Amino acid sequence: MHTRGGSSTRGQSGLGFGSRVSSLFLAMFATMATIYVAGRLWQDAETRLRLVEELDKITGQGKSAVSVDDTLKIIACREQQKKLSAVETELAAARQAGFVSKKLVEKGDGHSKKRILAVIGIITTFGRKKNRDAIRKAWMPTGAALKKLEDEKGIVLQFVIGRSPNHGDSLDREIDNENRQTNDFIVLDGQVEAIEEQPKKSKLFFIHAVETWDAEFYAKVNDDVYVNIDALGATLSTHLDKPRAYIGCMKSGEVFSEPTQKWYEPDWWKFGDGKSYFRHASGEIYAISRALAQFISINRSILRSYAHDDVSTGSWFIGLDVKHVDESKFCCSSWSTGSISRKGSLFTHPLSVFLVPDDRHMNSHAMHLVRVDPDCIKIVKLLVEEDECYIQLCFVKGNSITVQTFSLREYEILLTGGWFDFIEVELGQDLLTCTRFYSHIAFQRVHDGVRIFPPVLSDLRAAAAVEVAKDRNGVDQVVLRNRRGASARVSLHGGQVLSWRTDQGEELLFTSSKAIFKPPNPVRGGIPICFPQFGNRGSLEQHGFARKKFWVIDQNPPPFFHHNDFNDKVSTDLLLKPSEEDLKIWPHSFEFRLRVCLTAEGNLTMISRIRNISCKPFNFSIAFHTYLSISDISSSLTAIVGFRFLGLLKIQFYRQELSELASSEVRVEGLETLDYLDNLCQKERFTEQGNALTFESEVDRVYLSSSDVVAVFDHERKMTFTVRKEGLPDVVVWNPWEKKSKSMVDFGDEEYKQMLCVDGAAIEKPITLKTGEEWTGRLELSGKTLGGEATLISEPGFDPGTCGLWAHHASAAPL
Ligand SMILES: O=P(O)(O)OC[C@H]1O[C@@H](O)[C@H](O)[C@@H](O)[C@@H]1O
Repeated sequence: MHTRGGSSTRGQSGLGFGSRVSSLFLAMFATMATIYVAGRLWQDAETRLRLVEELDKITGQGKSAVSVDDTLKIIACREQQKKLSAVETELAAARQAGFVSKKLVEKGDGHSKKRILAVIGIITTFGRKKNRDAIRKAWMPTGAALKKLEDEKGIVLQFVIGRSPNHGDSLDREIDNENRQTNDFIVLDGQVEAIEEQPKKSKLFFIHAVETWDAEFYAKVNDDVYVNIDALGATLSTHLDKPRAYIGCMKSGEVFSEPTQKWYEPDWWKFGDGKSYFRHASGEIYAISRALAQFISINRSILRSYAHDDVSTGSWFIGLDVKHVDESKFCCSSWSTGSISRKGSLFTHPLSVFLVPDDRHMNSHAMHLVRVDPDCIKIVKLLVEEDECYIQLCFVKGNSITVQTFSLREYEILLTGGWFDFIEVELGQDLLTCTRFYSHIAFQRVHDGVRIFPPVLSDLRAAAAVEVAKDRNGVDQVVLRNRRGASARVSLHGGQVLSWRTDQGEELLFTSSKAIFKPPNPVRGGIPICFPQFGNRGSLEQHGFARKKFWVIDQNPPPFFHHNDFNDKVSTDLLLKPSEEDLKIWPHSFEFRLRVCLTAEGNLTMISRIRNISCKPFNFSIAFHTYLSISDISSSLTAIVGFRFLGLLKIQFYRQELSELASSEVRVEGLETLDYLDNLCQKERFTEQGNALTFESEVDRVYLSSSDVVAVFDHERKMTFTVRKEGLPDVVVWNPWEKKSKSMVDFGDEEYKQMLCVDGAAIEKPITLKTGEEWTGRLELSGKTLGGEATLISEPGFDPGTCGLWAHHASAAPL
């Protein structure tokens, strides 16, 4: 059996040797190939797939012979599938964006979902709930009406906000709570709400919107703009035929290269000698068609941002086949020369609020706010008669047109406290255009022959100057003006700074409308100096006597420590020495030298040098009682926030609490976790618990041993005050709030809303000077509007050159 069988086998083997060898070879080859293929798993999937196919062909055994085939094929298929879908997505997007030849565009994209007309994102941020509420009341439907707007008119309207830098903190929670009630937010998780991050926000909004809604247009609106939704919808519809439309109030305009300028562009040098921007739509409101939104979404990682969001958007479309539609109805200031009719205009600026004297208090300059839509304003005129200057406003009040004329005095008040939008002022044949800088108007001369009325129309390029002028009571005041036109005014009465204005003429210090300018009492406002005692912490009168005394100008002050800096700043040195009378109540002879200085950047610096020139040591406390002018610490005034035409001559005004009208968030940073003495609780010591100090009632505290920099953020005014100090360890924070305001004769009942005192001070540990010793303290204030905002923490120490110390500077140095 065995032999037979063997022979039989042999017989077969004789026939099949070649095939056995070949099978063996193939099996070995298959095994080696398997090892080889397995060893190359890391290779590109396509290569691997080909290998397997080749192997299949050679072995003829395919799947069963090579055990990793299935795996390899599956991997390869998956990767191919991924690539294919990515290519399909990009192709579809490019096709929709019109970037693919028409021949390649398939008929119909298979989408059955109805495309809406527009997604409008209202860009907002923390601390602006009142703006949002004003918008909700004035022009944005809420609740079911918002859904109806989407269903019936195809318009999605949402506020757009990012997340707090401290993700999940109270700021985020507040927005989430608000959204739970209103359901009208797009919260961009990838966006941090910080000034420097703002330009990216529009980009993220467009990406989010185009990925969420299929719309013809995507529009961005600021949260201080009044929009007529129907008119906006109608206007957008007229541009449906343009596949890649970029619609807005087109401009190019100057690129600002100075950090102190409001619209400063750090990349200004990229714009060549002409320093003008490429064409872009003004940021208040603009719209882009779907194709462009998709373009942004696809190219998100390579699209960079400039300092301002509108410029950034314009830059993304450079060199593309994009239709720039200059739509005048999107212009915030579309008033043509000689006419200020805004008929057909899509929106008005809700900050077009005129401050007018309250009828009942015409002479006391008490103010109330009247919100006037520029559609209702017929004309604004600057009138000149003899040496008097008047401004005349014609506006609608109720259903009637009212004309009001204000003399220069009121006019100045309008300038310092008012919120103006763009206006044109006629002066005979000449025309002055006027630009809003938050609460200030700066004039540009268009024609020659226009008279200049200081301080309103002062030449901003005037040389730096120090002038001495008399106030209405005959008291000398030193007026400092730097080259850019920033100014400060210091009275010899009390050595008190009474005014500090930016180069745009914006007043940064508060002065009460009820202030009494008659000595001896200090003026309620500005920066009174509390010396040698703070408050009632001692036997002297409240806040010591220095603020009531007459100081003298030192005509030969010691030179600046840093000579090179001298040219770019203006300063005055005032001196105070005790009178016989003073020595009776405080028997210490001293010399107090106060150098008030305005830097080239417009910062206000106060350097104090106090020297003991008596025969025995003395102690003193000191505070620079700085009344900062702020927008509104808490509001309760009524104002008209919007209107609606109900028919010819019939206008419905929306009134509401001012608290709902404007963001009032004012906060102080730099005092966190510090101990403070609470003057409202018998000077008891507490520890600050909050992140930043905000206000909802009377505050009267001395924060102890603070860092050298404290900042006050005023969101409504878009202003950051920075207080930098040396030798002044403590910080006083004071706001009298409602009840105390009413008890002060030289303070308006409601004025606590417009001020906040933040003083650099040395109080808890009085300063001791031995005979001949000298103490130096220094305070530097800066006020920057959005865009040039100061950073607070980790500030380096003072640059001693900013407003030089004295050449003989020596702290506590003997005579
Ligand atoms: O009315 P005066 O004397 O100028 O003082 C104003 C306020 O100044 C603050 O610094 C004090 O802490 C307050 O207690 C005081 O009311």
